[in-house]
Amino acid sequence: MSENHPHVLIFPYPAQGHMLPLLDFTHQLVNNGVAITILVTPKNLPILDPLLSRNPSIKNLVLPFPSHPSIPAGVENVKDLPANGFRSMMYNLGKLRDPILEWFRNHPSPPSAIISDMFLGFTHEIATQLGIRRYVFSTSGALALSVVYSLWREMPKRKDPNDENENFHFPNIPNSPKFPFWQLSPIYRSYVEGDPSSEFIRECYLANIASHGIVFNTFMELENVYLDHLMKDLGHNRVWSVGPVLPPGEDDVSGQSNRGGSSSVLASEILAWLDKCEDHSVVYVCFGSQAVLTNKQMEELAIALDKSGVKFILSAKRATKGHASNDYGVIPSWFEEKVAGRGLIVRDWSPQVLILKHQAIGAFLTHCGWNSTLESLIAGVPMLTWPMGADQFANANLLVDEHEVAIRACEGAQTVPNSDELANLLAEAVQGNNVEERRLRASELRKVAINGIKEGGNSFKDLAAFVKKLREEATKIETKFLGN
Ligand SMILES: O=c1ccn([C@@H]2O[C@H](COP(=O)(O)OP(=O)(O)O[C@H]3O[C@H](CO)[C@@H](O)[C@H](O)[C@H]3O)[C@@H](O)[C@H]2O)c(=O)[nH]1
Repeated sequence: MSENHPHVLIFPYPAQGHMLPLLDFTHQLVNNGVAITILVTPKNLPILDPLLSRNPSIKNLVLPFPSHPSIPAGVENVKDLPANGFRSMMYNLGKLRDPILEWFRNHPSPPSAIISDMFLGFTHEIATQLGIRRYVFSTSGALALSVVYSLWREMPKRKDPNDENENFHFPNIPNSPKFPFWQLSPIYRSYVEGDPSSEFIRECYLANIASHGIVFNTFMELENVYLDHLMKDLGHNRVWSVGPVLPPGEDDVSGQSNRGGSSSVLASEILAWLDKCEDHSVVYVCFGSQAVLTNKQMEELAIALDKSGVKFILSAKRATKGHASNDYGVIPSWFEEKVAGRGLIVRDWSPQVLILKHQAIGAFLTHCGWNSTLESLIAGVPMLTWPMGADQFANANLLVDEHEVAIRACEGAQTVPNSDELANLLAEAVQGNNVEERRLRASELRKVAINGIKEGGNSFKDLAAFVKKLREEATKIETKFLGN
């Protein structure tokens, strides 16, 4: 550790939608002179390869994955678990507390701060014990996190425990958002008073609120009012928005083609196919790294894509080990042949960032995961929203109601869309009456986002201010250490 190169422990949560942005942010920290140790369990080590090959100075801390009765042996990342795997993974990783403390105590020059994912709130207590700071890295936006913080602090309950549609209001948050119960965070909805893992998760959220500061993958112009709200709510201004954090070398096709996974169709083939399409004519369809459509949903989506007549790329995950039945992830057998030439099907994983940046893409049918949202915005691509869970309903509202860069297509993880309606929306998204206006607004937000991360922009300045803060902390700790 030194004043110029503060040493920081980075601890990402093992899910693609969480690791990718924190690893991209880690790359930026290294570029700004921060020395990094990054904590993973063995099976997640290969995900670090692109980061480590670009930044050989980064050190790893590999700790054994603790066992858990509901996580199959050999699984260490929630991408291999169904959606409800998030809770068990959060609880399980809490068992790394003692090994982390031991590692710190035996390290000759230990980190002077911890930056960890918002799902790893227990690291706040570790930092407190060690006399250092813990910073939350929020992979969600500021609106979504404001709602989640409010929930865990206030613990509102339904008046009628069987009413899934009961509305929950958040009058203290700007624009007074409200959501029916079923759209609230599933982690919150599954809280059971007195249950050890529920109580652990609640403590983690309260520890997030108590942590020294938050780094957001968002940008000021997108969420200004919610960032201001959080600062008031937390009672301090240690809130930095540094996004959108982009993957390093984002234009390098070979480097990006395997970002987070490997694609069933080569990136170069996908781009060559897009090259033959007219500008803004293709709808890209993808629901992130976790969601797997039910067979019924997939069938209606396939019918809709067929009926719509639009060109498209469909990126569709198959069922994982954790799915108990065969009712997930199957594409109807007639589909591929019927749409040949007009649609491209990519199984399991697609090079999303590269696809979205192609000028042939005209719209993105998305579940509104926060990374997909930002990747679409930075590419200037308007969206069709189909939020399914987590923070996605709040994200969809932000895109549709506040920034008017998206139209609603469907809602809910189990909802089966009507194929006629969806076909019309798909066509409207690339050929409809208001498409130019939406595209204009999306391209304006794109400009703002890009200017924000350039020298002098708001996100650029927040990154510099955060690194300065890390340096000051490191100096204080060093001085204390020398003084003892
Ligand atoms: O075929 C694919 C699928 C995904 N991705 C990438 O994987 C990430 C997916 O992240 P996101 O869009 O945020 O979706 P999820 O994987 O569902 O992310 C989880 O984590 C996010 C961050 O907290 C939340 O906003 C989401 O609601 C939550 O489901 C993005 O970078 C995508 O580019 C690909 O590159 N190819």
